[in-house]
Amino acid sequence: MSKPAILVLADGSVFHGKSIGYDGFTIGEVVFNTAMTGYQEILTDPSYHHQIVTLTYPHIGNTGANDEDTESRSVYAAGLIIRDLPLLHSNFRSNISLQDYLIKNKTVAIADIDTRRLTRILRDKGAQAGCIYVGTDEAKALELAKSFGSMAGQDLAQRVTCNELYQWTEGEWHLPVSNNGKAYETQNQPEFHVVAYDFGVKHNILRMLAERGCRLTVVPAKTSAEAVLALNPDGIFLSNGPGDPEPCDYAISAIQKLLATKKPIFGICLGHQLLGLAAGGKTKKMTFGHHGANHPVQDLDSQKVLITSQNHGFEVDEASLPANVRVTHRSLFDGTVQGIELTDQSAFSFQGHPEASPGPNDVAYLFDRFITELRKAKTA
Ligand SMILES: NC(=O)CC[C@H](N)C(=O)O
Repeated sequence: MSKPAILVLADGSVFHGKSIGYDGFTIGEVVFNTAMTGYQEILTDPSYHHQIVTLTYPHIGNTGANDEDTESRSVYAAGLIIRDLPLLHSNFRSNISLQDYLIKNKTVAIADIDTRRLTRILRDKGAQAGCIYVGTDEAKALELAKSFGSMAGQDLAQRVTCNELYQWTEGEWHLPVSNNGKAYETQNQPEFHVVAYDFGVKHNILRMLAERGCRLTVVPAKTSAEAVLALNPDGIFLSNGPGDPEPCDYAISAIQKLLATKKPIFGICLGHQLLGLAAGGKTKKMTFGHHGANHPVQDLDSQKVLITSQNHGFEVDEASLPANVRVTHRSLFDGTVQGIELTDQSAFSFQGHPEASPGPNDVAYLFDRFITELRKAKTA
């Protein structure tokens, strides 16, 4: 039998439901994600560290979970909030139910709550601190929710980064599963060496770079520019990650030094925000951010509308950008900056998630663009 659980927001809103995960409580910033599926990739995206995710799609768990659809080594989301957990799950790749997966990963989660009411509160008031509490003590849950504070000012990249550098060779996922029984193929003949800063990197980014001919050395968030250059890379990648980009001063100054070498640089999400800061711009907290797998973004050069995967609560402030930074992509939801490039060297970035996982592949062409830039620089 499921135990009763409550969700309490810092504004005092209370929701009653049932526990579908680990016993106990969790606190974090409550955000809503509009993806219809991809819950396992969402839960394991390190960018969700200290965030409790509510999924607006009402049925979550239909396809169970498996050992492959993870974006990192473990669940990073602080908790999960859903409307309905189906009684049965079914998929040929599933080997565990969502509920058992949550329990195994010690993730506190609640179901049977009105996620539409919750989402309306978050849209009107903005993302706010909350607590999922297995039990019924509302006063205690409110006190815990309030103790979280704000995501603004929190440097979480250094908490989720790797301890030591490592090599990555695994390419993209393919069906049917290959002869050796592995869905991911190792890429053996790389054309370029890319150093990837791990601020909380999602594995599919590394897979897409490896698939396109990159040998990857993944380095911890606080690696100096000098140490990166000593690895003699053809280009540098700046990963996604949790928290506020502004306090990551170590990364911002390293990126400034790397920009000075004119080596090609590509950034995604937190990496995009850090590139904007290193170039002299500013970032700011959004009201409720963008989280989903169905957000329209326009490529301002081709005029094409792309359906994108999104997960961010901060944005690059367009008004703060210096003259050598051009806006290349814009959100069609709210007009905010979704992509930038430096006009005087090869450095560009995207605010959403071109690697999808979950979501559509409309923006995958940015990986190809990075490869073109690496090739140009190598043959110059
Ligand atoms: N996915 C990400 O890299 C998120 C970037 C940053 N933590 C934000 O919330 O805006």
